[in-house]
Amino acid sequence: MRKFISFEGIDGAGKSSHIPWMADLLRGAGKSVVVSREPGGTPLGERLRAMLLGEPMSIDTELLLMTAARAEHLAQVIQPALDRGDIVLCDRFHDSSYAFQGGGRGISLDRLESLDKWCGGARPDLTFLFDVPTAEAQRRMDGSRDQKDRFETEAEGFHAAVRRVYLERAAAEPGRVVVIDSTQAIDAIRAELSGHVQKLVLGE
Ligand SMILES: Nc1ncnc2c1ncn2[C@@H]1O[C@H](COP(=O)(O)OP(=O)(O)OP(=O)(O)O)[C@@H](O)[C@H]1O
Ligand SMILES: Cc1cn([C@H]2C[C@H](O)[C@@H](COP(=O)(O)O)O2)c(=O)[nH]c1=O
Repeated sequence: MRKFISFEGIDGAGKSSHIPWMADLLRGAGKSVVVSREPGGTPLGERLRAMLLGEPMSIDTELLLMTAARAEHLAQVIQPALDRGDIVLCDRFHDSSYAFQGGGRGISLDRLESLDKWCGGARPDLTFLFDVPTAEAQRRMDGSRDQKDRFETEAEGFHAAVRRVYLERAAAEPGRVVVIDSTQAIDAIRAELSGHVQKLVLGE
């Protein structure tokens, strides 16, 4: 049974809408579920999130703060929840660093991998990658955001590079990453997710 589940995608891909829905589905099946997010998920991590999304900073600082927030999140929330036997639904995890800081910002794979290892190399058992063309994600953000953050205001080329790295990682790890066509209607996506949850998480 897969217990540590992450949700990934370019900004505006439509992943976050499905997380509370999946938590309800799992709770309805009698499971204990912890819902969290990165950057964030702890009091310190949420303060780091406000800085990361709002304040200008160098790309190295950005990666180091993302990693610091993850170390705290793992120690305070994720590992204790997994030790209790809970299911963890996490809005973004390590793939975001490879996609955004690697693809988007151009930080080397060596540097990303060494920080990843330094952080314990923790891996979700299952990742849902919500894939959508950048133009559609942009339309969705335009329709739903009063204000855009530091990542959401990046140019189209940034988001295209992030998407490319996500898809490369999904192709390299097909046993972990399930790609969801997020251009589908929300109900169709939920029907597909529900099938994956029955098979991969609830083991039915
Ligand atoms: N399948 C869909 N079809 C049409 N609109 C959608 C779909 N999924 C989500 N949306 C809408 O797109 C907007 C962005 O969705 P959401 O906030 O879930 O994206 P996200 O991937 O979590 O973005 P971010 O990572 O930037 O927070 C919301 O208004 C949401 O209702
Ligand atoms: C974990 C993580 C996140 N990011 C970026 C990706 C998003 O633009 C924001 C988080 O905002 P969301 O509305 O919660 O999606 O942070 C990143 O660049 N690197 C990371 O490791």
